[in-house]
Amino acid sequence: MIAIEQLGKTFQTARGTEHTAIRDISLQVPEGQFMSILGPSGCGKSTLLYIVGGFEQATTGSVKVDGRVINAPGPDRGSVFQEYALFPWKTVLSNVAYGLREQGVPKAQAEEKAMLWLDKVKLKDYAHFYPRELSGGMRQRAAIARTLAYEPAILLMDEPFGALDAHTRLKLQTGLLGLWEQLKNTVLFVTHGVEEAVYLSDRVVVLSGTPGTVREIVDIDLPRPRVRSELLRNSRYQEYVIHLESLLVAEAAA
Ligand SMILES: Nc1ncnc2c1ncn2[C@@H]1O[C@H](COP(=O)(O)OP(=O)(O)OP(=O)(O)O)[C@@H](O)[C@H]1O
Repeated sequence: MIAIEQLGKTFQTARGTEHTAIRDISLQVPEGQFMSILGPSGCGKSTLLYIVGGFEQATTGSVKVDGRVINAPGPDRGSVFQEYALFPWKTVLSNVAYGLREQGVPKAQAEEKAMLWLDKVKLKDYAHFYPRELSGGMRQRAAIARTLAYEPAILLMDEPFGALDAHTRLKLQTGLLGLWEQLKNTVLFVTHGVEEAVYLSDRVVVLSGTPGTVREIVDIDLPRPRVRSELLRNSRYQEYVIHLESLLVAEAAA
């Protein structure tokens, strides 16, 4: 369980001024929950995620994972960001094995497990390719496989599909959901996509303003496993999408 308590972050800017990115954010994310974070550009979504990842330090408040205060990255938290973050000089297989190797898994075993994950993200035939030889969607699948391969209890995703075309994005959303339904890790997923958030999540948090604060938390009470073609005909799904869109429109007008 992730407990975010009265979290605030004020940056010292390069101009010598202070900039408060988020203020007084409190959230509880139960184990195994898929939570998305929506909000206007600049409201602090990435900042929040980076603090949970241990890449940034909070100015006020705290983040606890199972009661332990987080202030550094750890193997319990895996991240996938928009930039695919693959090592260009390593093959896809070595990239995916990398996270495991970092945890002391011997090379042969790490590569065996990496192959299993490449199979799960349908990249087995590309194991010996370099990242530059893959499409954007394939690189992002490789990045997801690299993170999931060491089975982090918590998965932090910052607009992981933001740079992809609509068709690839839909395919990767479905793929991610399939993997998550097997792993059931706790996910914090930052997105600008309302439909993406509703399709994937158990709960959606809408942040508002600058500094970012919690505007509303919406529980997504839709059955799983989720089948997109069925959801599109589900009136509750439509209502969630309209409600969240209208919150974002109100934010944009504020
Ligand atoms: N290192 C930094 N130094 C100073 N200000 C920063 C720093 N990182 C982020 N900020 C500021 O904090 C605010 C929140 O940024 P953040 O990237 O968290 O927003 P976001 O909601 O993820 O935005 P977007 O949706 O556009 O990606 C912004 O005003 C940004 O300028």
